[in-house]
Amino acid sequence: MTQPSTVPQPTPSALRVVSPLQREPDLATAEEAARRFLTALGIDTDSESRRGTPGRMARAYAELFSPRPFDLTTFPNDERYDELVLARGIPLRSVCEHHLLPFVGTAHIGYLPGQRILGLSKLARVLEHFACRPQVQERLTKQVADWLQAQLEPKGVGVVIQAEHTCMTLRGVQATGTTTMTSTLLGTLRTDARSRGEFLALTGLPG
Ligand SMILES: Nc1nc2c(ncn2[C@@H]2O[C@H](COP(=O)(O)OP(=O)(O)OP(=O)(O)O)[C@@H](O)[C@H]2O)c(=O)[nH]1
Ligand SMILES: [Zn+2]
Repeated sequence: MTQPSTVPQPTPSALRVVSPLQREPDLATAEEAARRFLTALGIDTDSESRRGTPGRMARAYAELFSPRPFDLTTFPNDERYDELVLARGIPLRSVCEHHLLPFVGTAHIGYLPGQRILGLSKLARVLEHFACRPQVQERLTKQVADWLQAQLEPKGVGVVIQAEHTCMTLRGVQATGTTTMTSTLLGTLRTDARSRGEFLALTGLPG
């Protein structure tokens, strides 16, 4: 009979992270406002197929601005792992705060561990937490990096985001296909050329 493993398991620790919204969305008021908004633009909402549109708009924006709560689970870095941990190509969707139109793309988020390592999925969850609100890409990039640095206290953090802003590609200047890159590097990834070069190489970006 197999004996139970006596190898000590790392002790997880978790911080509950919840939506920053101060209160529940008032969907009825948002729906009425959406109906008036569409009517003001000359868009009829009386037909059978559009009758539900104001309500869908209200629920859609409420969803885009409501990040899912999660546990920021970390584990002791018992093996003293001291190389980069990088999640590459995390899908990103957010909403630009100037036009309330989506911007979509990918993020690469990495860190150099200190005392603790992070549950891998949490890198994508932290991104969602800060993306689910009216945003600008620069702030989003910096918020993810600063927050990970404060919570995890790693030796360094790197965040690179590449996104298409539909307010720039579908309307206005209509610069189809343009993507915008932003990055924040903290700690060793900022100060040490070798670490920075390694991070950028693993993200596929030119150093
Ligand atoms: N820095 C930054 N600007 C953004 C972001 N998202 C949208 N914008 C820009 O916000 C600016 C708003 O400029 P305005 O001149 O007030 O708006 P607008 O007349 O609709 O501008 P156009 O898009 O040029 O037609 C635009 O240049 C957008 O491209 C972002 O994440 N970061
Ligand atoms: Zn915009």
